[in-house]
Amino acid sequence: MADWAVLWKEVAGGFRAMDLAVAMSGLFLFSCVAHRATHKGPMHWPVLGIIPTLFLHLSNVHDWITAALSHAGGTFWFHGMWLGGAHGVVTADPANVEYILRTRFANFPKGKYYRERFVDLLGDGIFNADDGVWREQRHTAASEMHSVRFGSYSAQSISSLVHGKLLRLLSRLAATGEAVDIQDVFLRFTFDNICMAAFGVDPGCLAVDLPEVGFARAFERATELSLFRFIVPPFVWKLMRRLGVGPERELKEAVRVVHEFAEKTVLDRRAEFVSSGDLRDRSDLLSRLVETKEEPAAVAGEKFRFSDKLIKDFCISFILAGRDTSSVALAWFFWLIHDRPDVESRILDEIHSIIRQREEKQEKPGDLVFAVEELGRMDYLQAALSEALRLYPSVPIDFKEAVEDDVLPDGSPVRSGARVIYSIYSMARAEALWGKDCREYRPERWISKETGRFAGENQFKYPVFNAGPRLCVGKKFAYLQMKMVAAAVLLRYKVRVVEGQVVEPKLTTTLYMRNGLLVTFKPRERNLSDVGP
Ligand code: HEM
Repeated sequence: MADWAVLWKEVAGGFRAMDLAVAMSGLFLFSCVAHRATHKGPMHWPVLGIIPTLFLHLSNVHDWITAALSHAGGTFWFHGMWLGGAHGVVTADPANVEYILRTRFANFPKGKYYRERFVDLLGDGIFNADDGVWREQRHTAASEMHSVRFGSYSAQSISSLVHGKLLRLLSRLAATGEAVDIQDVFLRFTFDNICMAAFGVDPGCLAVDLPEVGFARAFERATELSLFRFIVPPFVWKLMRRLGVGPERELKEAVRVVHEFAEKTVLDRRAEFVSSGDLRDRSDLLSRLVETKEEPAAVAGEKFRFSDKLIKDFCISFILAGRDTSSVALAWFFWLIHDRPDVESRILDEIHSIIRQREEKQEKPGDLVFAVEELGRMDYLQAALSEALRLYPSVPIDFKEAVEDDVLPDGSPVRSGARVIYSIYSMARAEALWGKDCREYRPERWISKETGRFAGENQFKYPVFNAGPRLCVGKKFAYLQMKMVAAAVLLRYKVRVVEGQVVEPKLTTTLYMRNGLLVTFKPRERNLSDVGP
């Protein structure tokens, strides 16, 4: 009798396990079929949602999203794990992008999700703020950056870095024939440059011996480690933070180094202001903020105070915003033109014609530092850089968070709390937007047939610099930087890409080249006696 009972239990138990397996497989199949029938987007799994599919495509995530968007007709819906996982839409439709970034701007802030992950590093800085705190910083940043004073300071600081440091380094490399990672060189250049613009301090990353600079290293690590919070569930990184273990422990240390440097710089500047009474000799953003500590608020009737903490956060955000974006764009640009002699020679023709115009005007060629006005006339170079940014946007994907339920122009419903993601990388690869040759590098698409000059694009079809009220405030600065570097380097050197390396994007919020880009520099054959560094 007892044996029968045991046997029955085993059979029943086995049945339950089998039942469960069959039921799970059925549920899985049903869920897949149901998902396929109702959605054109990527495969979703029971319980885990899109996560396994996403992990399967992590190595080429941008191309996979592009294919999924194309298959889905421009927008797809997704959800993460059941019970509390993320949910939202991914789109490459310019009408949706305009709706999110301009028409219903107030309903699509950066939101809690983004803020929570970057708050340790960025605090309330412009890049991590919404509403009033963002508006005040935006107002100040836009008016300072568009001032004549900041314009001439930035031109002078870019040119001193290019001619005083970058070209010196390249001259050493050309002499030895040594290969260098050009992405690393540009990252050093833009880091020094943005620190000069924000703080009026040169951290010295772009020295001839390519030194390791503590603040720069800590900044890089802090950014990378903050991204860890975007890929693991919140309870994991929050627990690690609480226990002070793993990447969270390293993040805390990197953030400490960055904040100590920034705090000291703010305090020193304040002391300088108190002792000398003004900071008229300085043109960086920090000095302006220290001088105008109490500002009438952009919102009428209120007084807005930039506390020292907010000044520090503002400067750190600025470094984040301006550090990598133009450097990675330059690296992709040099990679794209290395096997396009037609593009390279058109750029050189343009540069030489501008130099000839100088000589015709009987001006001394000097050491060929291009003036801002001359760079402004380099339309084809502007087109070549804009086209590189179209195919390899420095910020390949961006996202917002819906405050209230909404419906996008293409009819996609969006629930409150949803992530609203737009893929700038995929938009460049949409035939409907850029034509059959959308995947080709073709700077000519930016040159107007009527005027022969550079013609910009609609912000929402080309949101490479974002669009609407949060359009990148550093866009003008970035073009100046990129044009000055590209013109100075191409005029003097043939940049050769070392063969046999794998060039592909890295999975971060900025489109770095995963392995960098090894190049060598060969001086051009024209007489360069008057083209010194
Ligand atoms: C090729 C170069 C650049 C590209 C492609 C670029 C792109 C962008 C994008 C896509 C955003 C929006 C990011 C978001 O809200 O999630 C942004 C914002 C911003 N950018 Fe740039 N950027 C570049 C260079 C710069 C530079 C050099 C600076 C500083 C001098 C700068 C300063 C800023 C600031 C302060 C914001 C925040 C604006 C706001 O939230 O109101 N950017 N940029």
